[in-house]
Amino acid sequence: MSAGNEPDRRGSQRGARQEGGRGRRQGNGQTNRQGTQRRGGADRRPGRVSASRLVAYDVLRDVVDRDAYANLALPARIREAGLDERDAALATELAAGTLRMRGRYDRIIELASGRELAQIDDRTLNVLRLGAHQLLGMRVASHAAVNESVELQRRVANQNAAGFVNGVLRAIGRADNAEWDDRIDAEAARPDDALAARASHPVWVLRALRDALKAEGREDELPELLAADNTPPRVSLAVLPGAGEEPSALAAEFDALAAAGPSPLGVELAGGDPMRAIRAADAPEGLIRVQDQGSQLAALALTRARPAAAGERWLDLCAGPGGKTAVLGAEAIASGATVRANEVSDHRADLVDRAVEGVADAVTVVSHDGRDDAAFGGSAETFDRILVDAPCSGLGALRRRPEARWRKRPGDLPELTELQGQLLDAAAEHLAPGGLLAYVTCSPHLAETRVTVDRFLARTPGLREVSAKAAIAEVARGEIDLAGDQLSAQLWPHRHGTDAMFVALFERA
Ligand SMILES: C[S@@+](CC[C@H](N)C(=O)[O-])C[C@H]1O[C@@H](n2cnc3c(N)ncnc32)[C@H](O)[C@@H]1O
Repeated sequence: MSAGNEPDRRGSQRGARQEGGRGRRQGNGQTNRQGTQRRGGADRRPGRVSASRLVAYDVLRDVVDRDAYANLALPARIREAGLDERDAALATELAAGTLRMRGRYDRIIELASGRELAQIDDRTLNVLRLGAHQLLGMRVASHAAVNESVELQRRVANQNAAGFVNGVLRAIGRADNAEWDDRIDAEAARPDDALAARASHPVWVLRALRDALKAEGREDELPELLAADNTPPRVSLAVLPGAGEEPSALAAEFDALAAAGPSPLGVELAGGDPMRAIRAADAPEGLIRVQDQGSQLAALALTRARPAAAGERWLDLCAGPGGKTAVLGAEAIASGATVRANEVSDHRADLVDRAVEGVADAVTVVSHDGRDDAAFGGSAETFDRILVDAPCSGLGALRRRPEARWRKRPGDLPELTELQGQLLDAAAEHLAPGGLLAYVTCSPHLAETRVTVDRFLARTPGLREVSAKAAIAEVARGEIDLAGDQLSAQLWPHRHGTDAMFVALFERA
């Protein structure tokens, strides 16, 4: 969308903005942060700034400077400003796109300004980031991107730096993305610094992703993976058994849906509001749901690795918010099994309760630490299938949360991998003879995947790894390219269109 054609949205915002109403005169004769008129100063009345840009700026402040989550801050700010659908879409692209590509824009801002980021005030930096995204990531005419950014600067940040913003953005607009790539390369201390800046990933994340691809002999796919992380995913729905309709029949009924993607339960939404599509399909509560197809496959790898017998007992050890529990529940009803779903957090256990409404007959939800026997119903309780969908770094879902990659730290990993190992140990204690255990993470980081699995196998007698690759290939829709010679399966955004879910399967002798 070209913001150059946007109407002036001044005055169209209904809600009060957190940092004060725009241009309201204050008692001391000065205006608040969004006004520009100062007693005795030149009349520097602000020009046009679209409401979408103001909302995007506020979201950046919330997320970058105040640690808010973009998926909560965006809808809240859009609601508060009373944006219509078109402006809301523009604000979303501005804010989410800027947050996602922040690493790249920050490097370009440094190169264009000749200053280090630490030398630029936070508010001005956010204005520059938004401007850079309009110039390099959207098809906004450069005069509109620069002029609106300068006006935004006058409204929300230091007026005296308006000339600086103008100069830096003009410099950014003088080169295209390919030329900026060349400059980033030329000025980088190490090749990984250049690649990380170009693809807007922290260097340590880039290296972890490369290591995981290398373990499959697919290191050459790294650029594709980084690009996929920078592309918002299409919405996928899961059409669960019991929904009353097969995915292909449902897709044939609704233009917005296509039976596409690797999960046999999956349909993809071409655009629009997923909840509207779900309501229109009119299935029992929760049996058509928004769910990444990697998550669907991970749950099916456990339920369909071999036929389930009536009366089997299944356990979901880390269930919140309940997406995979719903799949397990629907599969359990189809085969006469039952599911115990455990989640340590009370609040998230409530979410599981809600997620399994449509399959509640088969599912019992409890809340305990998964390392305690109570999570299993007692020390002697055993289960035929156990899912450990462990807490992890979430490096496999970077495309979903634009700010997430900047929040993670390598130092988070030791605590997570220790917990993953303890949850696996507890699950192994409660696995019935002949039972199946699935270990799943939404992370391809080797420390959370193969290293955790190999250590678990080494210390757990009586357990053998079985092929998650075979289980997934068996259930997947069409051929699925699962690389490497490990028994575990790693899904990828660039190769499978899913989050980077890891699945390993174990059997008790
Ligand atoms: C990756 S999420 C699970 C996602 C879920 N299976 C789904 O598909 O919706 C991991 C969950 O483990 C929970 N968790 C963290 N520590 C736990 C523990 N010690 N015992 C049980 N659950 C735990 C977290 O609260 C989080 O809800």
